Amino acid sequence: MAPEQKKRARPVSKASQRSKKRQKIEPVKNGTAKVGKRAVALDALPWNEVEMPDMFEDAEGFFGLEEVEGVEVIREGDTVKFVTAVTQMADDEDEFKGFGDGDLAPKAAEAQPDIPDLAKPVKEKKTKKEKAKKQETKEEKSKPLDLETNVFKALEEDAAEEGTDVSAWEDLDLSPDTLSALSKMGFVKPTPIQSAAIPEILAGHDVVGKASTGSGKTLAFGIPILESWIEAYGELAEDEEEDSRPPTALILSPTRELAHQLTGHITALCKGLSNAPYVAAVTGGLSVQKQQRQLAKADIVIGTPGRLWEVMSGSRELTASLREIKFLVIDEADRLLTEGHFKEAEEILGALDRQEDPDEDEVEKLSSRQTLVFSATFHKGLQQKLVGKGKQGLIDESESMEYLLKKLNFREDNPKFVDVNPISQMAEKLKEGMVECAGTEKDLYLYALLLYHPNQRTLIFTNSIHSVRRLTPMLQNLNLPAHALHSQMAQKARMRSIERFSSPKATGSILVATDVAARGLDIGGVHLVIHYHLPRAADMYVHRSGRTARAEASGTSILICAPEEVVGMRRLVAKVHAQNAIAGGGNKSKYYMRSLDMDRKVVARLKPRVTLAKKIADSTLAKEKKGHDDDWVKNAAEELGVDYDSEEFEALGGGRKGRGTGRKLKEKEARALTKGELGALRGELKSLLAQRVNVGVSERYLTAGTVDINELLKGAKGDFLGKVDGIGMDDT
Ligand SMILES: Nc1ncnc2c1ncn2[C@@H]1O[C@H](COP(=O)(O)OP(=O)(O)OP(=O)(O)O)[C@@H](O)[C@H]1O
Repeated sequence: MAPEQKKRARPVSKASQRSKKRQKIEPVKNGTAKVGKRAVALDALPWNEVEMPDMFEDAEGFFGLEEVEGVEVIREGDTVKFVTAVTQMADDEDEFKGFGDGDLAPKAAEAQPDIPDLAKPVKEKKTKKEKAKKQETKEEKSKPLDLETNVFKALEEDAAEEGTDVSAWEDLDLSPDTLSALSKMGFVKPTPIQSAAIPEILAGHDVVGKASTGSGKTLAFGIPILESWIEAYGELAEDEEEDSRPPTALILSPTRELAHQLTGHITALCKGLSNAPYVAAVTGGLSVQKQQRQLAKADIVIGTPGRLWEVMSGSRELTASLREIKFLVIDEADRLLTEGHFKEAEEILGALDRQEDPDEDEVEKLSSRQTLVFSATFHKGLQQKLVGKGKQGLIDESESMEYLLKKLNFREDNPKFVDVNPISQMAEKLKEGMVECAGTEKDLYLYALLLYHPNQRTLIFTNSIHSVRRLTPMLQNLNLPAHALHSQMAQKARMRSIERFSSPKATGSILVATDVAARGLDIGGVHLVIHYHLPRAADMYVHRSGRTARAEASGTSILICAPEEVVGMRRLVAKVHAQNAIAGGGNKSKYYMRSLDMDRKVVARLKPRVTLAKKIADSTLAKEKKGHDDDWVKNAAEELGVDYDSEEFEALGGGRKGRGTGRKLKEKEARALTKGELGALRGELKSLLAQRVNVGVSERYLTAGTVDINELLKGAKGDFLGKVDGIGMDDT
């Protein structure tokens, strides 16, 4: 509960000021969207030096070549004009370009692989750009009238082509800049959570928002943050020093990937603005110094608690400026407030509210902060506690949660609870099913499922890092484009995996991941989610399955269950659906997850491939692991000043005995395969993969030489030869 004096200090008239200001402005509709194209003088164009390939470094005649992006050359009779299509941002590099493994540029919201110029002084770049801008303005002033006329004609034509009609957003009373940005994103209308949450946030309330996965929660808080920034700095920013203003918002995210995705999403929203807030991501795995530099001028800070706290605790100025934020957002709140992040979240919240030198002004600043809490699921009790109605007895975990909630320091006694979809946390167009198989056959059934869904972007969830490490190379050996994602990978490798998985060209890519990918990740075109290991809790089932069927698309979620897991899993899924049914006034006992029908004969035919692929992957992994173990022990031995002999060490039981001996033996066996043996296995697998898997075409028919290929391939799917039935899902 917020203290009394804070509530009094709340600025009351903001919302009304806002609407007064807006009454004067016409909302953007089709045909009038703001487009950043204009005619410019030749030397006002943002020339870039061309990166010289090494082979040309000494070549004569290549020096001084320059290129300009986003410029159209228009020829009118004998005159050539340059029209720049570059939309002006706070900085050119603010555009989100996806994850990559290059050195990430500070202005690139962490997400630009191809900007290796971190060392370049940012200010210098900006100055250059500012100069260009000034020159541009000068140029515009002295331009002959007919040029202006031409430009505006061009603008109108372009707008008619590019702008999406955003009149459905009108009721939300957004600024023309935001409407123009939404128009450029092609978002015709707000999603239900956006329609419900945005007005409450704009009216100055604290909001707890709940809506199903993939329903647009990011912009439900992103748009009001942008509105607030535009209102405060939209017109002033050009005259003001970037780093003289405090950040507008701090958004906390439980995972690095989600933090980068939020950064990308909000940056994309701001992309079309002539004057945009600077969005910075602060996550582990990337250089602290870099992030400190970005933070110094950030308007919207998006971070994971661990790294953010690390950076905050090292900088009093940063902490002081973050105390002035207008919005604190807790995304995926139920995870962020309870799992593993407790300590840092507590420190951050404490630091945000600490008053080192309390005076009237400080109280004013603290009280003006709005707290926004979003998730698709909320742990039992969290929802009640968030809206100030929790009265039941507390167990350990919820006690700590309760404590953190108090620390959130809502400005209102009861924040607005916005639950736009109380009937279901699951996406509407999600199909669910389970496949039963022996525990030892999960790999085989996984492969079969992938072949039954050829060329579909698929996310496979496991409960252990070891399984990700094992399954990824196994699938790669089977010629499937699989990528790994888990928390022990280096950050750049994590980003690379996501980038490759989500690349628009790689529509059939596969990501094998731990639950680090379960929440919030918004990757377009994920058709299938496979739970190789079962989710440990109902909410995790919701979040994992929510990686597909997003933003009104359809998708499928399939659990691979060992017989002993079936009952427990049915109960868990029924629980999720029962909650939905109760909320909707339906019958609790109705949901029974369907078992999918996989032809066991077809699956059996895939076994030789999988056995070989597994053997090769296990051997490679065991050899790598041995290398790592050896390095570790060798280093430790060196530090202790003792001799190390790997064989001797192993003879002694590897330093440990008992637990895991079976696995160790298997690893030893896998390691024992020679290069030649491995090569032979690879050859065998290659020839198997070169043939289609014959499912039901008689050998006699094939050898008789009277094969009607068309008939044979009828109903064939990818790797299969002969007709393959679906597995019981409508669209498979
Ligand atoms: N108004 C809109 N119209 C169309 N698409 C939208 C709109 N708002 C958001 N989207 C798109 O919907 C997708 C899902 O949005 P978002 O990631 O915010 O979902 P979410 O509710 O946060 O999901 P999760 O609970 O899984 O984190 C994104 O690709 C986003 O670009």
